Amino acid sequence: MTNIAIKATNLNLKYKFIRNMNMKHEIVRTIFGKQQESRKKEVWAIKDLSFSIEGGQTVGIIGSNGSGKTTLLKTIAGIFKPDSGTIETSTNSISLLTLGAGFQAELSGHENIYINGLLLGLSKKDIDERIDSIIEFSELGDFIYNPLKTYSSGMKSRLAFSIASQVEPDVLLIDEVLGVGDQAFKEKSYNRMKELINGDRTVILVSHSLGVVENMCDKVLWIEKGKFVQYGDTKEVVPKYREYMKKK
Ligand SMILES: Nc1ncnc2c1ncn2[C@@H]1O[C@H](COP(=O)(O)OP(=O)(O)OP(=O)(O)O)[C@@H](O)[C@H]1O
Repeated sequence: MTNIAIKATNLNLKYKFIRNMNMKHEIVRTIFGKQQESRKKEVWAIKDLSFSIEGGQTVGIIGSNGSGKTTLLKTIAGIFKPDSGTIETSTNSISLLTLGAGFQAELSGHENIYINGLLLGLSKKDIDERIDSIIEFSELGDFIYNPLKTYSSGMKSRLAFSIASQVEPDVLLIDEVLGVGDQAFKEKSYNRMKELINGDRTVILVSHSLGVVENMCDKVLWIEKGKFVQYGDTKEVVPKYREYMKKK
């Protein structure tokens, strides 16, 4: 794979779940003798998707609600295994930047930095080295020693972003994490994201904010209902997507 960081070939992924039959369904079935619908359902979230992403590029994934963007990101991260097709990656250093995984309400912000940091793939030593800058970035001051349950949701988001943005893998996957906290913190986190994106790192960014995609991404992958629509330069793909959304 010459300078190809991620190559997806004929990816397919389905969710399987059991439909909940509640009391209302049961009564309707008893009175009207309706045949019981199958309780097992399947949703194909990704259908026959193929694409390649060059190393060092920042690529946005766009598409309507439910088009499969988050599922695709989790598949690239290795959290989901495709039902068929393959994902090849040129590095093992891939992280999905998620906010607040494993946060514990009873523990202090300080203790949560360790739990969340370890879950994001940092070592204890990495966290020891970064803890001062995490606390400083979060602007929580002495609040960092209070239990998380006493934080406002904005404070929790700020702490979560401050930890997550310390992870610096070769391939960074980002799912709509920009824009947490108040206006000043939003700007700060946007700038931090820009720092993470600059340089040699390959970044894949899922966002509904076309402004952010236009600002940050070299290329864009557009998917609808799990299927490939277009992959190309941001300047070409985003206007077509805007037109499509207007007509929808
Ligand atoms: N845990 C799940 N169980 C069953 N179906 C799911 C599950 N998660 C997602 N889906 C379905 O898979 C499809 C793709 O969902 P996904 O969350 O990947 O889309 P998305 O493009 O990220 O959506 P959004 O823009 O609304 O965040 C949708 O039809 C959704 O209903």
